[in-house]
Amino acid sequence: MANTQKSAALFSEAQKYIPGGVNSPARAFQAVGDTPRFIKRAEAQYLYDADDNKLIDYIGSWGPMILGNNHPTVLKAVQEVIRDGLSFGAATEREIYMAKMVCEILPSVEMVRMVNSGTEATMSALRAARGYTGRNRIIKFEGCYHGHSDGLLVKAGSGLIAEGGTPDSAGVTPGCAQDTLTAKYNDFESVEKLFDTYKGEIAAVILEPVAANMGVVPPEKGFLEKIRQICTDEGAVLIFDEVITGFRLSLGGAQELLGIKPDLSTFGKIIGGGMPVGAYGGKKEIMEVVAPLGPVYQAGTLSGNPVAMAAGIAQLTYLKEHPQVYTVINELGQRLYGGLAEIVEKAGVSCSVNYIGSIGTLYFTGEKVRDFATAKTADISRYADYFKFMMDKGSYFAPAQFEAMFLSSAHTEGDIDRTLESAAEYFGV
Ligand SMILES: Cc1ncc(COP(=O)(O)O)c(C=O)c1O
Ligand SMILES: N[C@H](C=O)CCC(=O)O
Repeated sequence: MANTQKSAALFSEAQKYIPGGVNSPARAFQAVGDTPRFIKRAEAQYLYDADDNKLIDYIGSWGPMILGNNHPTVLKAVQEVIRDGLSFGAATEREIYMAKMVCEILPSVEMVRMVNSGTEATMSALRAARGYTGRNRIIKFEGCYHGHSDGLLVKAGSGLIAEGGTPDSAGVTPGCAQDTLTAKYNDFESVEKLFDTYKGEIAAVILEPVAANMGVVPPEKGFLEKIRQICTDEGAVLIFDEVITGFRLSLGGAQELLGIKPDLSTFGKIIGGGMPVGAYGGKKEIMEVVAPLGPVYQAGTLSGNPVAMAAGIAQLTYLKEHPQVYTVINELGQRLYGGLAEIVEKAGVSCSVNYIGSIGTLYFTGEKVRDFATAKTADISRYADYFKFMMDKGSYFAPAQFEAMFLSSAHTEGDIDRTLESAAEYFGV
């Protein structure tokens, strides 16, 4: 068994001062009944914990580290920019460069506003959509997670699918959530029904074009196309939350890969290179409602922060100049997730694997996972057992069944094979 004494001691200390000992519930390991590892250093595809255990990192900070941890290009950009000051609360040239690059990469984005997190990005995009349409109601999908703003904590995925926990957060007033309608992922009829019932009242439909917060659930053929069409027909704003998929499924994200143009998009994670960043952008006529140009207020002391911009620009520029990154991570994805699928099939266990490119989830259910209901058929205690075994063998997987695993271009076939050997040992094949 790996020695985790220091992590355990740090966790005890942390719990005295930080709720649950962590600054975000998803990293608490509560969903797998374990003690979180405290990380002291990360390099390329590895994490090093407080007890000096070396772990193959299949989380990548929940997505941002597409080039691996501490990538020299990103690191150099940060080291250079900090000499000039950490924050000015004033406009900088780098923000133009970032905005221009995002608009060039994504044809659907004509204007973009930088914020500090994915939560801010989705919250602000919805406000802009409401300001633009003059309507109040929005549709989100069961099991999709868009951060922790009040109106979006309704049937949300990620840390909210806490077994035994509340599906919706306490502290959210009914008033905040009353305009949030929920539809079923991969079920267009459920969307159509809401549009029928609330004719002329829907400001926006927000979804993860590839869901990754109830584990990974790709959209079925025609699902996104039909949603695009109904939004156009009904005058609702289609928002793709690409906080995970943006710049990961392809340089132009899920919208490029799947060939669908949303009206607004939200980004986070990769766009900040590991710094706290989010962004929302899209059609000019919608973005022009945002202050100071229009009546929709949205602001941020640290928005467009020079250090965050430098890290994000460096990472996006690298991705733009090295398209082979996508070939590498997708091939690694095929090797890892395809390999896991072969192992569970050989073992004859009730498991299924969903993946697309470099993100994937092994579900402990024999059902084909296509929505929130089928995802929730997974046996979380079996996942917890598997997670602990894999962690002990040095593979840092998602510490919850309903999350994605992430690959980077720093991973090697050797890493994947080592992980697959551990999985094969676990499943006894
Ligand atoms: C799809 C999606 N949207 C929004 C968010 C919220 O981003 P953040 O955690 O940066 O607030 C996340 C992740 O947390 C996410 O996965
Ligand atoms: N599922 C979340 C991100 O995509 C997990 C990250 C967090 O909330 O800390």
